[in-house]
Amino acid sequence: MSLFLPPYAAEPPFAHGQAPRTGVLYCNLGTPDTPTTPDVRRFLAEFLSDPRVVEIPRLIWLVLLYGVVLRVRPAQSAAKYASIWSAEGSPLKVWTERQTRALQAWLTQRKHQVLVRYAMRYGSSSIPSQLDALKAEGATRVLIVPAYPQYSATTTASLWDAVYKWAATVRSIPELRFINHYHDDPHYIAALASRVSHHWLAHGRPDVLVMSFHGVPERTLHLGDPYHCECFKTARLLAEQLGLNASEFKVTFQSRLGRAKWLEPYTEPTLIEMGKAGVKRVDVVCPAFTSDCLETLEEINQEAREAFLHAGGQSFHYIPCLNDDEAWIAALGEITQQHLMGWPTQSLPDPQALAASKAAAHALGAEV
Ligand SMILES: C=CC1=C(C)c2cc3[nH]c(cc4nc(cc5[nH]c(cc1n2)c(C)c5CCC(=O)O)C(CCC(=O)O)=C4C)c(C)c3C=C
Ligand SMILES: [Fe+2]
Ligand SMILES: [Fe+2]
Repeated sequence: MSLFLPPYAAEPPFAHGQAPRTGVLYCNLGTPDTPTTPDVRRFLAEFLSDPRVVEIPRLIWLVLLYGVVLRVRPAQSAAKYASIWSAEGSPLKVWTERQTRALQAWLTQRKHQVLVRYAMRYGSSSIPSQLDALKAEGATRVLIVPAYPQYSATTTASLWDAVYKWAATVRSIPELRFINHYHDDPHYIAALASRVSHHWLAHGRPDVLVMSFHGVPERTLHLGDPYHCECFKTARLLAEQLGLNASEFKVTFQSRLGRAKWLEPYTEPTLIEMGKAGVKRVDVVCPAFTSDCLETLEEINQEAREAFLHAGGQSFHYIPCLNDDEAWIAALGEITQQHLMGWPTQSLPDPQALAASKAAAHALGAEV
């Protein structure tokens, strides 16, 4: 903060009589701009220096991050990104953009006058830039919708940090609302169940359905992070909806980083055990990810598949994430709509009528 200048950005002059506008900001993790080592390094540097993501003493971690991790990992991760990159770009970004457009259409169809945009916590389309853009479009209220169904301090709280940090620089702050989680929302569970049952209608059923959630360090569970419990609740509700008994599904945690203990059981070692134990077919679904991304398309559909088949398994089916599935867009719409309640998005005056009444008031010399 400057010692001489106030940290609050200048606002355009206040105008009387402006209709309140509502923004919906759908927030996801982020992704590198290109699958090249320099872009992946830039992305990982921002991501991994977030204290919400790596909770070890700052100085030790920064030395390790810049001295070791960012020298080795970017090239390895860039090769993995290149293997899943599409002609349109990073799958995570492509799906997030499509979900945003579809959510806008769903809400508009139900007569909500809202501006639906997306932002990424790390990398391009940053949260402050998108909040600035919404404000510039006239948003006086913003609902923040995370792309994460389960609350975790590593993801959800980090989004909130970025929003609060932005708000601390703004003079005229829009009204803000946050959705913490929707891990047990019936529409979200129904969308997951419909994704799985459609796969089974087309390809038959597996011996075991593996529900693989993104992992977090186990320590965070003991420190009170609800993520572990929310994953298990999602899994139980999904299994109930699919009519599975306890032997027909298994919850696992993937994407461990570093040497600390993370939530167990780990996905890949569990799949290897299953392959060795004679399980013939597994289907894997990743309910914590609403968009396909590196962690699902490469880690699960490539690496985990190979590990299971190598260990003796015969058939591995990866069930894609919710992406732009109609049932998911409807779920996202219902969840958003529920949290917009009390904001008059469906009863705003028609803009022409508003302009006419303003002109009439102006003619009378009144302030509206
Ligand atoms: C300490 C490290 C990490 C924690 C904790 C963590 C939690 C976490 N992450 C997601 C969702 C995603 N993570 C993705 C990539 C990714 N995650 C980590 C590390 C941690 N994640 C790294 C280093 C990476 C980068 C890729 C790599 O080098 O392996 C992604 C995919 C991004 C993409 O561009 O496709 C997602 C999505 C959740 C939900 C979560 C905790 C609940
Ligand atoms: Fe991650
Ligand atoms: Fe738990």
